[in-house]
Amino acid sequence: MTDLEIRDVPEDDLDQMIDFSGLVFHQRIRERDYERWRWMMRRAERIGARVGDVRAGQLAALPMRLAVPGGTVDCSAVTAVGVLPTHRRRGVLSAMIERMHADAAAAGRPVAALWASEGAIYGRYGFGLADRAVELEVDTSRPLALRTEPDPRPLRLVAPADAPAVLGPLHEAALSLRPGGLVRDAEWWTRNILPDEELSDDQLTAPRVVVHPEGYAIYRTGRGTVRLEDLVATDARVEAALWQYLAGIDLTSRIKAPSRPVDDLLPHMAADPDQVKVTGAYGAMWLRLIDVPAALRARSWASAGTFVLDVADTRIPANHGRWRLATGTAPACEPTADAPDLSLSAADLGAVYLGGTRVSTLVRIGAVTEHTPGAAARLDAALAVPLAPYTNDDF
Ligand SMILES: CC(=O)SCCNC(=O)CCNC(=O)[C@H](O)C(C)(C)COP(=O)(O)OP(=O)(O)OC[C@H]1O[C@@H](n2cnc3c(N)ncnc32)[C@H](O)[C@@H]1OP(=O)(O)O
Repeated sequence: MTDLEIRDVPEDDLDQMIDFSGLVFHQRIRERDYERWRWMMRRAERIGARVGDVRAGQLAALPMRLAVPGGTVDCSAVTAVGVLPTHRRRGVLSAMIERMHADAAAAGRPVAALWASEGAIYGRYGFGLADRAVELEVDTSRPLALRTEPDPRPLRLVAPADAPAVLGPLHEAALSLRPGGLVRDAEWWTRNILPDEELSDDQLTAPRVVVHPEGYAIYRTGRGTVRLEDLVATDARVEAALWQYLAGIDLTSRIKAPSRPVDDLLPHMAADPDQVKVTGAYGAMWLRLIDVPAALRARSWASAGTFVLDVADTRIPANHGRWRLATGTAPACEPTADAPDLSLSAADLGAVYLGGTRVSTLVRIGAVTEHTPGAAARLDAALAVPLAPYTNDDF
């Protein structure tokens, strides 16, 4: 489109961005939603697309830190993406993504992440599905019998206003055990994780917070249901104590947990597996390596090895080509002209980066080519993480 122009959206236009989101996502924006979205858009890098005098599209990128194995990396968390229904399928999104890639690279962020409204959109831009989540439902009309002895230390309820200071260190400790989460600052806790508001459509209370010395749960209640928002524990016994607390809340007969890690312990801990049902499974966060060598150097690896990866990246030319990756305690990644062990797309590299998808699986389905027998299994061993990646941050 010749008259397409990509430019920054000034802070004066935050409400126009919010209204635009309401339009493309078919949502009624309530006053309290404006407050939250203003806060989020204010801290974002805001990209707008204009066609003549029409605001045709928008994209926001939040500077965040993402937990990867062994640490955290700077990340553009992409959100509020939309194109007017009158201007769709003319390359507006593609132009905004190109600008987002350039901004992230200029800011030195090795990765970008997003939650996709539709799975078909972002693979073409080099995003791969990096983690998944499951939905659990627990029948608590009878006592929840567990095979794991709950940690007996006392639990206490904490006022949400005081929670960030108490939950922050517990959450950070959890991030070091499991990749995929975002580092939360005090505002992220207050605005995004613990908003002081009921969910009137579902008749659910504002968030409640229960804390253990080594874990916490955030939940809402209503209509006989406990809805679990977030649960973090350093080990299985602490986790058992939190689940038993939730299962024992009076005047409720079920727990609904819309987002739990794919390797959640509760289905295994339940003495009667019929009491805990996995009611859904879905793709969660998509990841894009903005700077392939920087991203590969930034994570820790479970085993040492060298691999020549032939990466196909049509959207970020600096990533395109062959890379010699040395995993192990001092990871290195340099360009090379050597013959590749594996050929893969940027999107598939994003999918395997946190260890949530196996390279061998992608070889089996024909998406990744293994030139050196055994290379996929060796890379899987290096990518392996003790706990499956999981993202429970809404952005
Ligand atoms: C992180 C987030 O915020 S996710 C939210 C994304 N936003 C929404 O879902 C809101 C409603 N939808 C929209 O606003 C728009 O349709 C968008 C943003 C999804 C796409 O914007 P467009 O400007 O139409 O995309 P654009 O024209 O650049 O498309 C580029 C390519 O992607 C394809 N594509 C775009 N959207 C979709 C889709 N929803 N499903 C399948 N393919 C798609 C196009 O067909 C095109 O393919 P091609 O290169 O082979 O021709």
